[in-house]
Amino acid sequence: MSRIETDSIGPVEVPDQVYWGAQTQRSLINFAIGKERMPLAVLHALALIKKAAARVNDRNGDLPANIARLIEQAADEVLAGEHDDQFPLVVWQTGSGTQSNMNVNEVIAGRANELAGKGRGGKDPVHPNDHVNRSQSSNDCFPTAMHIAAAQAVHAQLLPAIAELSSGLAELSARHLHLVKTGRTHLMDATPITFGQEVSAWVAQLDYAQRAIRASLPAVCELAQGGTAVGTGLNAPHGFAEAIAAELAALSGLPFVTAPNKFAALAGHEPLTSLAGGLKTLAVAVMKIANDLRLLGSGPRAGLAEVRLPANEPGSSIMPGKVNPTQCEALSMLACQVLGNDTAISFAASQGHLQLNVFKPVIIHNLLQSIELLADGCRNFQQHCVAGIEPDPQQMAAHLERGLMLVTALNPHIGYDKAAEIAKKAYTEGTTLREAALTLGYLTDAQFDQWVRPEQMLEAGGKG
Ligand SMILES: O=C(O)C[C@H](O)C(=O)O
Repeated sequence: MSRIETDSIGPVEVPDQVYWGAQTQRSLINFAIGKERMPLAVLHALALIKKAAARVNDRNGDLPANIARLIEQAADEVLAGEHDDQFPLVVWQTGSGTQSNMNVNEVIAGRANELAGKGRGGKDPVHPNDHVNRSQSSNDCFPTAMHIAAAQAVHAQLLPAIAELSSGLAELSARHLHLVKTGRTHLMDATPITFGQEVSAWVAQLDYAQRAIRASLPAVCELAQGGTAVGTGLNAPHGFAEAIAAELAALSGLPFVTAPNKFAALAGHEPLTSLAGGLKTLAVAVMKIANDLRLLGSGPRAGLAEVRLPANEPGSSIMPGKVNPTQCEALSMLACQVLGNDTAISFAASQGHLQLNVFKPVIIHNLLQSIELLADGCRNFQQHCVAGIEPDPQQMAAHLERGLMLVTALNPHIGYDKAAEIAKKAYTEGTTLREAALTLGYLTDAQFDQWVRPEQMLEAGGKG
């Protein structure tokens, strides 16, 4: 069964059971590209905007009160997830997001008309453009929805997930603050470090990344709404921009304000680019953490084997008993995706032409994917990897014992050149540093004991 819906191009047949109208149906036909749907978070943010706009328009006398109430009721249903199947459009559509904006306008109008007893869809008594889209354009709605969806995802998903991973690592660091092991630079043996110190670097890297993400949020909380088509605000009343930002802040609990320059808010995407930069920084940090842990966990017999990662599942379909660092692999793969997304976002954001950036759907698709991957990735990594990490103190002690760079502690006593000679001799002859030092006659047994003390080489001022 189908019904006929119309738009300015003409009539279109739509399935009877759907709420959407002609423009959504046209988009489905004209953009059968890929499987990437417009993220639900953006569609819900658009519904929030429609609700806020209905309230402001009602207060201003720009919408009949009964129409505003119907819009609000239908928008609330969308926000409650009752109509998620009514948003079938893909990312690869108009660059302004007009078709997704119209999808939301049509679904809210279509449901509102049903609530009014007029049957599903249509334009009476609630019109998708004249009423639901009142005082708005896709050009200000869609970037506003992008900012709302991004800010909500960062606050609700990402920041708590970073905090979870960070506190897991901080606990690991605190538990092993004094566990001395070999430090490595250029992947080669270096002077000693404690496991706690090594892990503390990862905590600090995460902290830096979350600060970079937080720093971008005030600009993300500036909204384009009220700029309408080109930033001038045509067809929106005076004060609409400020009023709807306040309404959206009250509805969402996030500190949204109106953007100081609407021309830039439509034409450029620097705030989201800067958020993407924060996500990139986080991806860089988690990549380093995942890589370090897979190196430290390598083995178990022929690798570094200084930490044991949890054995969550059999690693191999052919090699019995093999366990792989699968959590590190998943985390580092998703970091690659985030780095790629950042490149796509940067390129898309740089492509604004005159009054409008028309790469908006690809920006928000990539940004929300990055936020989701990083949030899920951090939480998953904490729960299925970090929480079960056990260092191997024997293996760390054995590496330390055999390590040659303890010789660095002798620099202040016998000088770099003699210390280097000791290290080279020990390495080429396969002896200990002590044996080489005594053979060369550069120090006594007692002096070696006094000067080469790994536990005293762990902080500034320590010199054996
Ligand atoms: O959809 C709109 O409101 C405007 C459209 O993006 C346009 O500028 O042509």
